[in-house]
Amino acid sequence: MKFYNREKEVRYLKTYCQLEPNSILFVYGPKSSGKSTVIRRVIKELEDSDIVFFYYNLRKYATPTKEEFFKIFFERSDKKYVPNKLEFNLGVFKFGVEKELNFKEFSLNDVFAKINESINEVIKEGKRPVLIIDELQKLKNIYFNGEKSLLNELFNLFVSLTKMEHLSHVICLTSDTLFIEEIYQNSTLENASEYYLIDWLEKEDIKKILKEENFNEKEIDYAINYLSLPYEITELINNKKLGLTVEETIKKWINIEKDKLLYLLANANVDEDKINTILSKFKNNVKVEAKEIIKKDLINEFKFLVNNEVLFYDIINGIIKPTSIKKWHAIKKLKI
Ligand SMILES: Nc1ncnc2c1ncn2[C@@H]1O[C@H](COP(=O)(O)OP(=O)(O)OP(=O)(O)O)[C@@H](O)[C@H]1O
Repeated sequence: MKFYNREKEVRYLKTYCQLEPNSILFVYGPKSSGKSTVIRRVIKELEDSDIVFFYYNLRKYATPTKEEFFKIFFERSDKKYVPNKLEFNLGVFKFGVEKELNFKEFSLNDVFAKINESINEVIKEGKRPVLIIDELQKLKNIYFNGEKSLLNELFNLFVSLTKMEHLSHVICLTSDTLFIEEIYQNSTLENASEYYLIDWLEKEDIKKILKEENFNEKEIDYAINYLSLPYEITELINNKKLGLTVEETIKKWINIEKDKLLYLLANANVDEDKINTILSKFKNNVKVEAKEIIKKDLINEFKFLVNNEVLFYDIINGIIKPTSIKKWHAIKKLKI
Protein backbone atom coordinates (compact mmCIF):
# COMPACT_ATOMS: atom_id res chain seq x y z
CA MET A 1 0.00 0.00 0.00
CA LYS A 2 1.52 3.32 -1.09
CA PHE A 3 1.66 6.19 1.40
CA TYR A 4 1.08 9.60 -0.15
CA ASN A 5 2.44 12.86 1.11
CA ARG A 6 1.50 13.95 4.66
CA GLU A 7 5.14 14.81 5.48
CA LYS A 8 4.05 17.92 7.38
CA GLU A 9 1.56 15.99 9.53
CA VAL A 10 3.95 13.09 10.19
CA ARG A 11 6.72 15.52 11.13
CA TYR A 12 4.42 17.46 13.48
CA LEU A 13 3.20 14.36 15.28
CA LYS A 14 6.65 12.77 15.52
CA THR A 15 8.02 15.95 17.07
CA TYR A 16 4.98 16.23 19.34
CA CYS A 17 5.55 12.70 20.69
CA GLN A 18 9.10 13.65 21.62
CA LEU A 19 8.26 16.85 23.48
CA GLU A 20 7.49 16.86 27.19
CA PRO A 21 3.81 15.93 27.68
CA ASN A 22 1.82 19.00 28.61
CA SER A 23 -1.71 18.54 27.24
CA ILE A 24 -4.04 16.02 25.64
CA LEU A 25 -3.93 16.12 21.85
CA PHE A 26 -7.11 15.60 19.83
CA VAL A 27 -6.41 14.73 16.21
CA TYR A 28 -9.51 15.38 14.11
CA GLY A 29 -10.47 15.83 10.49
CA PRO A 30 -13.00 14.98 7.78
CA LYS A 31 -14.07 11.36 7.36
CA SER A 32 -11.33 9.28 5.70
CA SER A 33 -8.82 12.14 5.61
CA GLY A 34 -6.17 9.67 6.76
CA LYS A 35 -5.90 10.28 10.52
CA SER A 36 -5.27 6.63 11.42
CA THR A 37 -2.91 6.12 8.51
CA VAL A 38 -0.82 9.12 9.59
CA ILE A 39 -0.64 8.05 13.23
CA ARG A 40 0.35 4.51 12.26
CA ARG A 41 3.09 5.98 10.10
CA VAL A 42 4.31 8.05 13.05
CA ILE A 43 4.44 4.94 15.24
CA LYS A 44 6.33 3.01 12.54
CA GLU A 45 8.86 5.80 12.03
CA LEU A 46 9.50 5.96 15.80
CA GLU A 47 9.77 2.21 16.30
CA ASP A 48 13.50 2.39 17.06
CA SER A 49 13.11 5.26 19.52
CA ASP A 50 12.74 4.98 23.30
CA ILE A 51 8.96 5.55 23.03
CA VAL A 52 6.56 2.84 24.14
CA PHE A 53 3.24 3.30 22.35
CA PHE A 54 0.08 2.10 24.08
CA TYR A 55 -2.18 1.99 21.05
CA TYR A 56 -5.87 1.14 20.94
CA ASN A 57 -7.83 1.20 17.72
CA LEU A 58 -11.49 1.20 18.74
CA ARG A 59 -12.62 1.13 15.12
CA LYS A 60 -12.01 -2.57 15.23
CA TYR A 61 -14.91 -2.96 17.65
CA ALA A 62 -18.59 -2.29 17.73
CA THR A 63 -19.34 0.19 20.55
CA PRO A 64 -17.85 -1.71 23.50
CA THR A 65 -19.54 -2.60 26.78
CA LYS A 66 -17.72 -2.13 30.09
CA GLU A 67 -16.51 -5.75 30.08
CA GLU A 68 -15.30 -5.43 26.51
CA PHE A 69 -13.48 -2.22 27.41
CA PHE A 70 -11.50 -4.14 30.07
CA LYS A 71 -10.58 -6.83 27.57
CA ILE A 72 -9.56 -4.33 24.91
CA PHE A 73 -7.41 -2.19 27.20
CA PHE A 74 -5.93 -4.74 29.62
CA GLU A 75 -4.28 -8.11 29.31
CA ARG A 76 -3.55 -10.59 32.08
CA SER A 77 0.21 -11.01 32.34
CA ASP A 78 3.20 -11.03 34.73
CA LYS A 79 4.32 -7.86 32.99
CA LYS A 80 3.01 -4.33 33.50
CA TYR A 81 2.76 -3.82 29.77
CA VAL A 82 2.53 -6.34 26.97
CA PRO A 83 2.54 -6.34 23.15
CA ASN A 84 -0.87 -5.57 21.69
CA LYS A 85 -1.23 -8.71 19.57
CA LEU A 86 -4.11 -7.28 17.59
CA GLU A 87 -1.63 -4.85 16.02
CA PHE A 88 1.09 -7.41 15.29
CA ASN A 89 2.80 -5.37 12.55
CA LEU A 90 3.03 -2.16 14.57
CA GLY A 91 5.02 -3.04 17.70
CA VAL A 92 2.60 -1.37 20.10
CA PHE A 93 1.54 -2.28 23.63
CA LYS A 94 -1.42 -2.59 25.97
CA PHE A 95 -1.70 -2.37 29.75
CA GLY A 96 -0.83 -5.53 31.71
CA VAL A 97 -2.74 -6.67 34.81
CA GLU A 98 -2.23 -9.58 37.25
CA LYS A 99 -3.17 -13.00 35.88
CA GLU A 100 -5.61 -13.73 38.70
CA LEU A 101 -7.47 -10.41 38.34
CA ASN A 102 -11.22 -10.72 37.99
CA PHE A 103 -12.61 -8.11 35.60
CA LYS A 104 -16.06 -8.45 37.20
CA GLU A 105 -14.66 -6.83 40.34
CA PHE A 106 -12.62 -4.23 38.47
CA SER A 107 -13.58 -0.71 39.57
CA LEU A 108 -12.91 2.68 38.03
CA ASN A 109 -10.17 3.19 40.62
CA ASP A 110 -8.58 -0.09 39.52
CA VAL A 111 -8.64 1.15 35.92
CA PHE A 112 -6.78 4.31 36.95
CA ALA A 113 -4.34 2.43 39.18
CA LYS A 114 -3.45 -0.11 36.51
CA ILE A 115 -2.94 2.49 33.80
CA ASN A 116 -0.72 4.47 36.17
CA GLU A 117 1.29 1.35 37.08
CA SER A 118 1.94 0.54 33.42
CA ILE A 119 2.92 4.11 32.56
CA ASN A 120 5.25 4.32 35.58
CA GLU A 121 6.86 0.99 34.71
CA VAL A 122 7.77 2.31 31.25
CA ILE A 123 9.29 5.43 32.84
CA LYS A 124 11.18 3.33 35.42
CA GLU A 125 12.77 1.44 32.53
CA GLY A 126 14.05 4.75 31.14
CA LYS A 127 11.56 4.83 28.25
CA ARG A 128 8.78 7.24 27.31
CA PRO A 129 5.13 6.23 27.21
CA VAL A 130 2.65 7.59 24.66
CA LEU A 131 -1.02 6.58 24.85
CA ILE A 132 -3.00 6.70 21.60
CA ILE A 133 -6.72 5.97 21.31
CA ASP A 134 -8.30 5.90 17.86
CA GLU A 135 -12.08 6.58 17.75
CA LEU A 136 -12.16 7.47 21.43
CA GLN A 137 -15.82 8.54 21.22
CA LYS A 138 -16.76 4.86 21.19
CA LEU A 139 -16.22 4.83 24.97
CA LYS A 140 -18.91 7.48 25.40
CA ASN A 141 -21.67 5.25 26.69
CA ILE A 142 -19.80 3.27 29.32
CA TYR A 143 -20.81 4.06 32.91
CA PHE A 144 -19.56 2.77 36.26
CA ASN A 145 -22.05 2.26 39.11
CA GLY A 146 -24.70 3.44 36.69
CA GLU A 147 -23.65 7.09 36.87
CA LYS A 148 -19.93 7.81 36.44
CA SER A 149 -19.05 8.24 32.78
CA LEU A 150 -15.87 6.32 31.95
CA LEU A 151 -14.87 8.89 29.36
CA ASN A 152 -15.26 11.86 31.69
CA GLU A 153 -13.27 10.08 34.37
CA LEU A 154 -10.61 9.11 31.83
CA PHE A 155 -10.29 12.77 30.88
CA ASN A 156 -9.37 13.53 34.49
CA LEU A 157 -6.72 10.81 34.35
CA PHE A 158 -5.42 12.12 31.01
CA VAL A 159 -5.14 15.67 32.36
CA SER A 160 -3.19 14.32 35.30
CA LEU A 161 -0.84 12.26 33.06
CA THR A 162 -0.18 15.20 30.74
CA LYS A 163 -0.68 18.69 32.07
CA MET A 164 -0.12 17.96 35.75
CA GLU A 165 2.51 15.24 35.97
CA HIS A 166 4.00 15.34 32.46
CA LEU A 167 4.35 11.55 32.45
CA SER A 168 2.83 10.48 29.16
CA HIS A 169 1.38 11.94 26.00
CA VAL A 170 -2.26 11.15 25.37
CA ILE A 171 -3.34 11.40 21.74
CA CYS A 172 -6.99 10.83 20.81
CA LEU A 173 -8.23 10.51 17.23
CA THR A 174 -11.76 11.05 16.06
CA SER A 175 -13.72 11.83 12.91
CA ASP A 176 -16.84 12.61 14.95
CA THR A 177 -16.77 16.39 14.88
CA LEU A 178 -19.78 16.82 17.11
CA PHE A 179 -17.80 14.85 19.69
CA ILE A 180 -14.91 17.32 19.27
CA GLU A 181 -17.43 20.06 19.89
CA GLU A 182 -18.51 18.39 23.16
CA ILE A 183 -14.89 18.05 24.19
CA TYR A 184 -14.17 21.66 23.36
CA GLN A 185 -16.92 22.69 25.76
CA ASN A 186 -15.79 20.26 28.50
CA SER A 187 -14.50 22.27 31.45
CA THR A 188 -12.10 19.51 32.61
CA LEU A 189 -10.25 19.93 29.33
CA GLU A 190 -10.11 23.69 29.27
CA ASN A 191 -6.47 24.76 28.97
CA ALA A 192 -5.50 21.10 29.06
CA SER A 193 -6.09 20.08 25.46
CA GLU A 194 -4.80 20.83 21.99
CA TYR A 195 -6.28 20.11 18.58
CA TYR A 196 -4.61 19.05 15.37
CA LEU A 197 -6.44 18.94 12.07
CA ILE A 198 -5.66 16.34 9.40
CA ASP A 199 -7.51 17.87 6.53
CA TRP A 200 -7.98 17.26 2.81
CA LEU A 201 -4.78 16.96 0.80
CA GLU A 202 -3.48 20.24 -0.64
CA LYS A 203 -4.10 20.76 -4.38
CA GLU A 204 -0.39 21.16 -5.08
CA ASP A 205 0.39 17.88 -3.34
CA ILE A 206 -2.33 16.05 -5.27
CA LYS A 207 -0.86 17.42 -8.51
CA LYS A 208 2.58 16.18 -7.53
CA ILE A 209 1.30 12.72 -6.67
CA LEU A 210 -0.66 12.41 -9.92
CA LYS A 211 2.39 13.49 -11.89
CA GLU A 212 4.50 10.86 -10.15
CA GLU A 213 1.81 8.31 -10.98
CA ASN A 214 2.15 9.19 -14.68
CA PHE A 215 -1.13 11.01 -15.20
CA ASN A 216 -0.88 13.49 -18.10
CA GLU A 217 -1.49 17.26 -17.84
CA LYS A 218 -5.04 17.03 -19.16
CA GLU A 219 -5.99 14.29 -16.69
CA ILE A 220 -4.41 16.21 -13.83
CA ASP A 221 -6.15 19.47 -14.75
CA TYR A 222 -9.49 17.67 -14.74
CA ALA A 223 -8.95 15.56 -11.61
CA ILE A 224 -7.61 18.37 -9.47
CA ASN A 225 -11.08 19.94 -9.26
CA TYR A 226 -12.58 16.84 -7.70
CA LEU A 227 -9.99 15.14 -5.47
CA SER A 228 -9.41 15.82 -1.79
CA LEU A 229 -8.84 12.50 0.04
CA PRO A 230 -5.88 10.12 -0.28
CA TYR A 231 -7.94 6.99 -0.94
CA GLU A 232 -9.52 8.71 -3.95
CA ILE A 233 -6.10 8.91 -5.56
CA THR A 234 -5.57 5.18 -5.04
CA GLU A 235 -8.99 4.48 -6.54
CA LEU A 236 -8.30 6.72 -9.53
CA ILE A 237 -5.02 4.90 -10.20
CA ASN A 238 -6.63 1.47 -9.89
CA ASN A 239 -9.53 2.45 -12.14
CA LYS A 240 -7.11 3.74 -14.75
CA LYS A 241 -5.36 0.36 -14.67
CA LEU A 242 -8.79 -1.25 -15.07
CA GLY A 243 -9.42 0.81 -18.21
CA LEU A 244 -11.60 3.66 -16.88
CA THR A 245 -10.68 7.20 -17.84
CA VAL A 246 -10.25 9.85 -15.15
CA GLU A 247 -13.44 11.52 -16.31
CA GLU A 248 -15.43 8.28 -16.20
CA THR A 249 -14.26 7.49 -12.66
CA ILE A 250 -15.05 10.95 -11.36
CA LYS A 251 -18.48 11.14 -13.03
CA LYS A 252 -19.29 7.74 -11.51
CA TRP A 253 -18.20 8.93 -8.04
CA ILE A 254 -20.34 12.03 -8.18
CA ASN A 255 -23.39 10.13 -9.37
CA ILE A 256 -22.97 7.65 -6.53
CA GLU A 257 -22.55 10.47 -3.99
CA LYS A 258 -25.61 12.25 -5.37
CA ASP A 259 -27.76 9.10 -5.19
CA LYS A 260 -26.53 8.42 -1.65
CA LEU A 261 -27.53 11.94 -0.65
CA LEU A 262 -30.97 11.68 -2.27
CA TYR A 263 -31.59 8.35 -0.57
CA LEU A 264 -30.45 9.70 2.80
CA LEU A 265 -32.66 12.76 2.56
CA ALA A 266 -35.69 10.84 1.26
CA ASN A 267 -35.54 8.46 4.20
CA ALA A 268 -34.85 10.99 6.92
CA ASN A 269 -37.28 12.54 9.30
CA VAL A 270 -35.90 16.05 8.91
CA ASP A 271 -37.28 19.34 7.63
CA GLU A 272 -36.54 19.37 3.90
CA ASP A 273 -36.63 23.16 3.62
CA LYS A 274 -34.11 23.54 6.41
CA ILE A 275 -31.83 20.92 4.85
CA ASN A 276 -32.07 22.85 1.58
CA THR A 277 -31.31 26.12 3.37
CA ILE A 278 -28.12 24.60 4.76
CA LEU A 279 -27.01 22.85 1.56
CA SER A 280 -27.75 25.87 -0.62
CA LYS A 281 -25.02 27.76 1.24
CA PHE A 282 -22.52 25.52 -0.54
CA LYS A 283 -23.75 26.38 -4.05
CA ASN A 284 -20.89 28.78 -4.65
CA ASN A 285 -18.57 28.11 -1.72
CA VAL A 286 -16.89 24.99 -0.53
CA LYS A 287 -16.45 26.43 2.97
CA VAL A 288 -18.99 28.34 5.01
CA GLU A 289 -18.47 30.15 8.29
CA ALA A 290 -20.01 28.13 11.12
CA LYS A 291 -22.06 31.09 12.36
CA GLU A 292 -24.00 31.09 9.06
CA ILE A 293 -25.35 27.61 9.72
CA ILE A 294 -25.24 27.04 13.47
CA LYS A 295 -28.50 28.75 14.34
CA LYS A 296 -31.22 27.59 16.66
CA ASP A 297 -33.75 26.78 13.93
CA LEU A 298 -31.23 24.81 11.80
CA ILE A 299 -29.42 22.92 14.53
CA ASN A 300 -31.21 19.55 14.19
CA GLU A 301 -30.74 19.46 10.42
CA PHE A 302 -27.13 20.59 10.79
CA LYS A 303 -26.41 17.78 13.27
CA PHE A 304 -28.13 15.31 10.95
CA LEU A 305 -25.85 16.31 8.06
CA VAL A 306 -22.74 16.10 10.24
CA ASN A 307 -23.72 12.76 11.80
CA ASN A 308 -24.33 11.32 8.36
CA GLU A 309 -20.93 12.52 7.14
CA VAL A 310 -22.31 14.91 4.56
CA LEU A 311 -20.74 17.91 6.30
CA PHE A 312 -17.59 18.32 8.37
CA TYR A 313 -17.67 20.83 11.20
CA ASP A 314 -14.27 22.24 12.12
CA ILE A 315 -15.09 23.84 15.43
CA ILE A 316 -11.53 24.98 16.04
CA ASN A 317 -11.45 27.09 12.87
CA GLY A 318 -15.17 27.92 12.87
CA ILE A 319 -15.74 26.41 9.44
CA ILE A 320 -18.22 23.97 7.91
CA LYS A 321 -17.61 22.18 4.61
CA PRO A 322 -18.65 18.97 2.83
CA THR A 323 -16.62 15.92 3.94
CA SER A 324 -14.91 15.83 0.54
CA ILE A 325 -14.78 17.84 -2.67
CA LYS A 326 -16.60 15.08 -4.54
CA LYS A 327 -19.37 15.35 -1.94
CA TRP A 328 -19.43 19.09 -2.62
CA HIS A 329 -20.01 18.48 -6.33
CA ALA A 330 -22.80 16.04 -5.48
CA ILE A 331 -24.46 18.63 -3.20
CA LYS A 332 -24.28 21.18 -6.01
CA LYS A 333 -26.06 18.74 -8.33
CA LEU A 334 -29.08 18.45 -6.04
CA LYS A 335 -32.01 20.57 -7.17
CA ILE A 336 -32.10 23.01 -4.27
N1 LIG B 1 -1.37 9.25 3.06
C1 LIG B 1 -2.07 8.25 2.52
N2 LIG B 1 -1.60 7.58 1.43
C2 LIG B 1 -2.30 6.58 0.87
N3 LIG B 1 -3.49 6.14 1.32
C3 LIG B 1 -4.01 6.75 2.39
C4 LIG B 1 -3.33 7.83 3.05
N4 LIG B 1 -4.10 8.25 4.08
C5 LIG B 1 -5.20 7.47 4.08
N5 LIG B 1 -5.16 6.58 3.07
C6 LIG B 1 -6.21 5.59 2.78
O1 LIG B 1 -7.47 6.23 2.91
C7 LIG B 1 -8.41 5.41 3.62
C8 LIG B 1 -8.88 6.15 4.87
O2 LIG B 1 -7.76 6.38 5.71
P1 LIG B 1 -7.85 6.37 7.28
O3 LIG B 1 -8.64 5.19 7.74
O4 LIG B 1 -6.48 6.54 7.81
O5 LIG B 1 -8.69 7.69 7.50
P2 LIG B 1 -9.31 8.25 8.85
O6 LIG B 1 -9.29 9.72 8.72
O7 LIG B 1 -8.62 7.67 10.03
O8 LIG B 1 -10.78 7.67 8.72
P3 LIG B 1 -12.04 7.86 9.70
O9 LIG B 1 -12.57 9.19 9.39
O10 LIG B 1 -12.96 6.75 9.28
O11 LIG B 1 -11.55 7.73 11.10
C9 LIG B 1 -7.68 4.11 3.92
O12 LIG B 1 -8.00 3.17 2.91
C10 LIG B 1 -6.21 4.47 3.82
O13 LIG B 1 -5.43 3.37 3.41
